Amino acid sequence: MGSLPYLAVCGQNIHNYAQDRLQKVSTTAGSNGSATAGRSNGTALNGNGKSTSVPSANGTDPSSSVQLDGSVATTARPATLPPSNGNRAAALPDPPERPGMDAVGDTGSRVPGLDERIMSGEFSDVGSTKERLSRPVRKWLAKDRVTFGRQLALRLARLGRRWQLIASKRMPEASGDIRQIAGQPVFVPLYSLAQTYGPIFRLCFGPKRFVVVSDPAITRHLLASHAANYSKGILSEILDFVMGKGLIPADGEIWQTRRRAIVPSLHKRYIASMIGMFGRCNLKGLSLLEESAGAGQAVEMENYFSRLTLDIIGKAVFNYEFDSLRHEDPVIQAVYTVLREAEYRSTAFVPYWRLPLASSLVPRQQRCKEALKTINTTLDGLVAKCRRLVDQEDDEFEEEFLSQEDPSILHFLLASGDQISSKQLRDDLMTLLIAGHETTAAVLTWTVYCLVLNPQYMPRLQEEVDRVIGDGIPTLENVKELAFTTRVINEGMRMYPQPPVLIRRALKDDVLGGYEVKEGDDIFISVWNLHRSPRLWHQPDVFDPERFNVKGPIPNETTENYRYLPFGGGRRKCIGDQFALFEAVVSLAMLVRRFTFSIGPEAPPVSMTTGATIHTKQGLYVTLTKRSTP
Ligand code: HEM
Repeated sequence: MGSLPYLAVCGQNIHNYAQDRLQKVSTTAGSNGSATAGRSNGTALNGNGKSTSVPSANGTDPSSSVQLDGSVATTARPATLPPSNGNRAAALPDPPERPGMDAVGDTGSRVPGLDERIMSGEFSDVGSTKERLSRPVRKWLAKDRVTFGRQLALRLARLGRRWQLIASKRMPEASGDIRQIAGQPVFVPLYSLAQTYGPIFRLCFGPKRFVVVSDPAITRHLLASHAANYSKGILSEILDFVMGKGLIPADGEIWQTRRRAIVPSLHKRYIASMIGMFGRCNLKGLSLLEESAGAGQAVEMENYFSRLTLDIIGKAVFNYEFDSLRHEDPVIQAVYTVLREAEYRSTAFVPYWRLPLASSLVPRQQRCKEALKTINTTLDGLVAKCRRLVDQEDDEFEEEFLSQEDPSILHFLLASGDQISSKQLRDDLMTLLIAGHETTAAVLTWTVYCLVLNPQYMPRLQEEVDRVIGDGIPTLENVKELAFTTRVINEGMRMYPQPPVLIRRALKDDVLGGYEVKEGDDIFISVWNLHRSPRLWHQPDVFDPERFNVKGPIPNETTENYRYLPFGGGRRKCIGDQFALFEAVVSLAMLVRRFTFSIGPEAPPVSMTTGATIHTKQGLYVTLTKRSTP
């Protein structure tokens, strides 16, 4: 769907294609006028109509003056709000720092500038260079009155056409100075570039070259039908220090063996028992939020969700009580140090940490080494404790094995007799911890942000939650009944996919969208572009949970033909998709049961910054108002 027009450009002159795309983009922009109008009259906060105001596909916040009713996105932090977290719920520990991460401005003055420059062709390398260079000579010869000169000009014109034809079969190429795209989340310029260069193009900045894919059919090829031809590439290199040969970075036989061992641990009984745990963790968090609401304090929701999901994943993976919602300790600090380092490495252009002695001489590398030591010691302790438990119990291991005392994934793996080294087990546990933590936190954060800006969906959401779960802790059956709540999360994941870009490397030569890729080529699949493509979605920048049929199946890459892939696709698809979706649905449901939310005029503007997932630049400060529920 939508891929055919994309693929049809393969043999077409890229200049024409770029022009064509530009026209289409501007037409689409025009047709979106009503949404823009809706935003500009400030209806989003009043709940009238389906207007929205989320950071747009080019990463700017087009409705910044409107999304927060003219005050938030454009207002600098007022003097009354301390520069740190003075307005945050007192009970919540400070959010972790994000050193060294790139940010995009909310008003985005830099970004439109970049858009214009991209469209002006500044970064372009299209058409034939030989043709371009020979053009003045040809023109000069054509003016010649002597037949010989004109014949030569004709020959050159014919040659020029051949050169152009050959050039048109080369993958479109965007090139330039790496500094042009530094300083903003990588998926932001990729969106603008895709508008110009199409669904597949090569991005060349300095020595770095990537193929950028924004097309459903090519994505299916990469993730599903030809997945064996592609590895995780740079991702394995970046994540090696923390995940080693864990499931996310691993490839080949190790990946296959570990996936086979771990997937069965997330069975139906396990998921059902986790839902109860999600509810209990949420109750703890909600009591803190009630304190803040009572005191009239705004709550930084990204920090809140990050801690909530850390508590949940700690229990789920190795039965560890982080209790990060209530307190700070060295293990929690260590987890965040390592997470931030992984994000920092994924966005840094120079891998200086590979230099000899970097881990001893560079302070942040020293901190990271220390943090890893703390985490490894904790994990070793948890593994030893769990082993003792397994040795003592005489439960028969069966397909849906679940210990009542410790229903964690670690327990399942040890009880299954899985013979692995302690290093591999640590890699697996760290991978699950990281994979399952900030992804879910980011989904919840951005979904709440979308709801704040689109309160017209709150009555339907709250009616469903009131009817299905009331004040209780949801069960698996309840969660399945929360169809609209699920669509709200589905739409939140469309607008803010986590991660926004998937990374692959070609293990052998292949043909993608009609163009050759060579062994070793690095590939970025821009999920952000797919989810926000005006070719694939009606009003892609509008938050509209009703775009997915509430009575239909839960949307995923298969039902949506690879234009929507919140959990990836093919053999490397997320193994925690069900876990995560239920966790997000339970958390959102329990939150909206108790509160309505808004963003006060004194809150800092909401804008994006990225590492592995999309973060807010200055937090998401939300004022919670307690509901008087039936
Ligand atoms: C809303 C939350 C989550 C989102 C949006 C998400 C998203 C994703 C995506 C897009 C991938 C595919 C990456 C790729 O193809 O390169 C992935 C892989 C993975 N996810 Fe998740 N995930 C979430 C939660 C979880 C949870 C809770 C767990 C564990 C309990 C988990 C474990 C994994 C693992 C182990 C992989 C690697 C699978 C493989 O390569 O075989 N994820 N996730």
